[in-house]
Amino acid sequence: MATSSSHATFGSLQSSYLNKHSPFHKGTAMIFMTKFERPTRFDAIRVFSSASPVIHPVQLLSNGTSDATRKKSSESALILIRHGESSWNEKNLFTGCVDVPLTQKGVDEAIEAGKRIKNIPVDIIFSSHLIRAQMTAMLAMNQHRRKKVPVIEHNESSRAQEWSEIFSEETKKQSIPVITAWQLNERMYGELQGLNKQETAQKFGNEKVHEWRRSYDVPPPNGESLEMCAKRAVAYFKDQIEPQLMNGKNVLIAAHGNSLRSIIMYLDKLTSEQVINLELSTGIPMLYIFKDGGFIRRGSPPGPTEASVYAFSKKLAQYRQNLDNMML
Ligand SMILES: O=C(O)[C@H](O)COP(=O)(O)O
Repeated sequence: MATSSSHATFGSLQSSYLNKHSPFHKGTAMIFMTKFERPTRFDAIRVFSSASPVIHPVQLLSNGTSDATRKKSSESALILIRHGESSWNEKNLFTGCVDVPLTQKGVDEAIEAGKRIKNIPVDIIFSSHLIRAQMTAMLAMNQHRRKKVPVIEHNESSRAQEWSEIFSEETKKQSIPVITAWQLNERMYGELQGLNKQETAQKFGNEKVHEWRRSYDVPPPNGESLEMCAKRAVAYFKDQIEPQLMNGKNVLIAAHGNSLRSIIMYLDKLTSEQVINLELSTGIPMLYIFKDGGFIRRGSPPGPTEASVYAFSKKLAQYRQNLDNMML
């Protein structure tokens, strides 16, 4: 049954590959969900196991948790957030790798996203080089109950690294490293960047524009196809992000509609056919539990006013309890 929802409530998540003829409505909250049996409160459902990546751990600020402790933990949280509405989303322009800010609505969406993830642990944040994704990450983390400060790491030169060093171990413990990577940038939309999506469809036809926007292997003129975007985004995920999850670190990725579609295609093993129907709304976080090498999709954590389960796993329940008891 094809249904669309602005967020997944826990419990009987419905399989909802969007009907491929459904029009793409800008800003419509569409999230792909997978059907599971209704898990018990702390069930972890193995969906599939992922290939184990080559490990190139990123140099991180120390966050006061010994790696030995983390290595024992075989569960970590992965949160994916597409940036909030950007100025060019609002104008319905193809954006790609053009670096535009959030609108006020996008800022509000980022804050709302933060309220949805405020009880979920985040040890490291990955974002693209584009300000709309970085703004979303920072605004969302402002809502987090742990109140650690996200600190963008500057390794672009030895001087940048030297001049941005933190000399207090305690301050480092109260910080969350933010790693920015061009590999997580939005797919480069080539000669469509800056064009109005509706006018482009009138000029080239709805079918052609939908193919450029949603097919797997058809690139826009002098731009990247989703496949080309996946080659850099998924490779970066496997090389730099998955090792952190394997080390028990909880990860937040703030990125873009298509760089995240390519990562979700990897996480959920979608075919190039299935990914055509995958649409991500702006600013709605999606949670995965990484456990014993496999990714379990948990849908979108509910907002503070929405009824839902207390936590999505035993470990997340314990973390939230510690927050409640101000033990963190
Ligand atoms: O780059 C853009 O224009 C948007 O971020 C995503 O556009 P799309 O939904 O057309 O892929």
